[in-house]
Amino acid sequence: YDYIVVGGGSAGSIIASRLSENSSVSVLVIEGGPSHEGEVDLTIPYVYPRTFRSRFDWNYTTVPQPNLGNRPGIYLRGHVLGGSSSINGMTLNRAPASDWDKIASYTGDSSFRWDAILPYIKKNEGFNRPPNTPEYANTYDPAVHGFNADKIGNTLVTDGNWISQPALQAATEVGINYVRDVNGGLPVGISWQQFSTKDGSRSSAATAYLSAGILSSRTNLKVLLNAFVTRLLPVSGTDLKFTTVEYKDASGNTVTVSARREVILSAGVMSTPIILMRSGLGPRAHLQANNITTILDVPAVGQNLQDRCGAAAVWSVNATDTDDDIDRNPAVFNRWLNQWNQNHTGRLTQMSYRQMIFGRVPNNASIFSGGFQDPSSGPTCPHYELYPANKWTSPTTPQPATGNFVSMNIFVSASNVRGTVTLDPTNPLTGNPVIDPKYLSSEWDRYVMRDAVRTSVRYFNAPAWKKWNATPVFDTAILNSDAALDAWISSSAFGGVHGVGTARMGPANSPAGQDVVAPNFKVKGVSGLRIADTSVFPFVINGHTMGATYAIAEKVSDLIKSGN
Ligand SMILES: Cc1cc2nc3c(=O)[nH]c(=O)nc-3n(C[C@H](O)[C@H](O)[C@H](O)COP(=O)(O)OP(=O)(O)OC[C@H]3O[C@@H](n4cnc5c(N)ncnc54)[C@H](O)[C@@H]3O)c2cc1C
Repeated sequence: YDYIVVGGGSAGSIIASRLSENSSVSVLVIEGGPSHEGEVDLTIPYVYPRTFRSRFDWNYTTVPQPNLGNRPGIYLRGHVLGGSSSINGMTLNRAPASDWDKIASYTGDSSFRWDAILPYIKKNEGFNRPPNTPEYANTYDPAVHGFNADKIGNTLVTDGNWISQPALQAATEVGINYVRDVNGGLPVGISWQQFSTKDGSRSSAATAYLSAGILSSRTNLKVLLNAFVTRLLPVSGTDLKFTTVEYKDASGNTVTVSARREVILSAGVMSTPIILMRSGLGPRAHLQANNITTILDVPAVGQNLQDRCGAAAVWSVNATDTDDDIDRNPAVFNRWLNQWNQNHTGRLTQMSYRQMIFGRVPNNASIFSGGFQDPSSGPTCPHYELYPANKWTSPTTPQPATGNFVSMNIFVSASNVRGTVTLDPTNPLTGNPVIDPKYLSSEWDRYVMRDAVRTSVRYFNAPAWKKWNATPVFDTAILNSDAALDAWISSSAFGGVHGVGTARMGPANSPAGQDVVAPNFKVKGVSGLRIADTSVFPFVINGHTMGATYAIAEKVSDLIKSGN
């Protein structure tokens, strides 16, 4: 093979598909999980949580998190073709423009600026216009979307559910501005949700880029499934040319395969650093402790993990049309399932969120006194994200058997915490990564979370919710002191799914070790190897990560195709 792509996930599927558009090059994808084809839990959008802790998930767990009541968290990652894009929540979101500009500034490469990255964002998008009715006037900006019908679908929420009216009105009442398009680069405010769906079904990197049709029509593209990559090997006699891949096939046999040109490592934020470390590319002391010979001391591998910690607060409402009964009453679920089976319409075509709010801690907040530097990418970058849901969403308290609810899902966005991913000392060669995101371990992250919870309470206290009698199901006395609020957060918060940074990109001339890859995605200090997945983002993405990952996958494909 000319190119071997390790991991057929969100980035890997796109890269393999794009490279194999040239029929004169051959491409192999080595994917640890099974195929996505024909799997109903990967197809019906609403049921996506069924994939958690299933054979489509790598079943990772974090180490106990002191600021989450010492609870370990599950860390979901897709173990299937399409990777996490095959099991995720489908919120299609890009990083704000200022995040891209910050990446450009950090790497010294202006081709990461928002204006330069937007064509790559559009390239993989098949935006589905909403109905041409007054309700959806001014709900999106066509100028920032791609309309490539064969690529990844992006669908605006369009079901007219009751919650949209109070959700939007309450925002106006508490001073949250309306944003026409969450994906226009300036997301702070309230906007309509966009989901990566198409014709009522999930649209993923696999459905769009490695569909059965594409795979059967390209003899130069091969996908190996259920093959677990253990490490990369340097070609002997070369200057650290890492073009050989070692994997265990479905029967457990160890096999090696080499690329004539390059290996592209796209195993995701947890596996990419682990594969590098097993290959002798990582922090020397850690490799030594795990009896792995260091080939290149790269201290940044597995460091700089940034993620977005979440929590959910719940209010009871007197509305009857919430999604609660879909989750707890099989008859209601089956009614919607029948509808979905008939024509792919109805409640199961999307999740329980219609709007999303990106917010900022006020400029005069006490945290900024004393010279504290705002870690966000600038004044138009969110510090936190909120999305109201028309059902009970708290994962830390069970859904009651009766009643109707709305919830606020709350995420710290512009985190300044950096965690780690390291080898399992009991089984460095095939064990799961040891994941320590260090959630809420900085005063800044805790401050943002408190501010976001208080904003949520203000929001559901707004007059728009009075008609629905929105009543918190938690004791609002927690708001009276930071200590009480921290205690509630500690017991309610949960880990994120938007990890980045474990093989981060840096300037072309920064030392190998400080950063792992150069702006052309090549691994510093070795040859024949690039990394392209969420692990390369140098900072947390202030939004959901899938869209940003798609954009860099398109960009790296172009770089490789043009010989750069
Ligand atoms: C449950 C969940 C919900 C999420 N919700 C959203 C959302 O709503 N919106 C959003 O934007 N983002 C969401 N995300 C995050 C987003 O999906 C990911 O950040 C992004 O898809 C990661 O892309 P990636 O290419 O880096 O990794 P992945 O897509 O995870 O791809 C990595 C691939 O490598 C394979 N692999 C890993 N290790 C090996 C190995 N050793 N050998 C062989 N193959 C291997 C995996 O099986 C996988 O296919 C969610 C993620 C999860 C898990």
